[in-house]
Amino acid sequence: MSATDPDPVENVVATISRSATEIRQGLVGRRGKADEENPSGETQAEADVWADQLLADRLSSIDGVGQYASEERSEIIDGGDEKVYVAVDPLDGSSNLKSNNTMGTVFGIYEEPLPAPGSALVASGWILYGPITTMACARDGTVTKYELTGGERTVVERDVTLPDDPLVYGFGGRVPHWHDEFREYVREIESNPEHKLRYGGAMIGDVNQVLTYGGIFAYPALEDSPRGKLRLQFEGNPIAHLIEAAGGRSSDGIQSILEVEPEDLHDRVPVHVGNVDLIERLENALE
Ligand SMILES: O=P(O)(O)OC[C@H]1O[C@](O)(COP(=O)(O)O)[C@@H](O)[C@@H]1O
Ligand SMILES: [Mg+2]
Ligand SMILES: [Mg+2]
Repeated sequence: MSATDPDPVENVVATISRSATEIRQGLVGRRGKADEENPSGETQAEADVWADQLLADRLSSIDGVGQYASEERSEIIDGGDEKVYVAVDPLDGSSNLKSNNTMGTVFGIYEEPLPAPGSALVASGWILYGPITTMACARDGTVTKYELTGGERTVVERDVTLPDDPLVYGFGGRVPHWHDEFREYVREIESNPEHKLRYGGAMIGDVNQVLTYGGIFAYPALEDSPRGKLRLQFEGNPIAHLIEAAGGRSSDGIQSILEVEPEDLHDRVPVHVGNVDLIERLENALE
């Protein structure tokens, strides 16, 4: 299928995957701060603002895209017809630009106007700017991994599933701000000699390790931030949709993240994703 495919979902995925190489190149020279705050009150990087504008221009002009929304802008951009509604985290982990560590781009394609619950997602995915640029994409209940080079998308694995034996774990938020129940759960995970810590400060880098090796990633509720840090529309829902399509589970601590009803476009949500057994144990621990 090409980027001019009449299927708007395919067209959005093709446009994001073609743009990824450009976004990666455009990071050079844009590693500074932008002197602006995003709607979550975080200082934006120059690259956050630039990548958001690039994706806004391209995605909102696709036939069938009714809305473009992003972590980096307060208001939704209305597109033409209304078939799908796109929510994007243009650069996930952009604070890693300073140290030149992993970052990503996250997208969710919803069949309901935003803000929408994750159960309205028809496709989701992420680009990972690692040593090479890769994409993981979930659609119709299956996950496909690609390598991206110069605008080309090459399948490297179809029907991707989480490995059965979990290997990696990564938990965000300052440890003194974790709730006691969560801290005890982490101790239990750490005490398993099969498990290894992996935390890189970019959700997509850490979640992609969970997809590759099995395990758990969480950015939990904190004592000073009851809804954690990550945003439901742009981060929590897309990774929950993809990890569930890969046979894993997601939870806000009580239920699948995909069941959380949004109240506001920029709502935050406690995020826990990974192998089914680890998420079930987490929900039991937080009960
Ligand atoms: O610096 P902390 O508290 O570990 O937070 C890291 C988390 O924040 C994020 O960077 C937030 O994403 P953005 O960079 O898109 O705001 C996640 O990627 C990551 O998991
Ligand atoms: Mg992010
Ligand atoms: Mg971001």
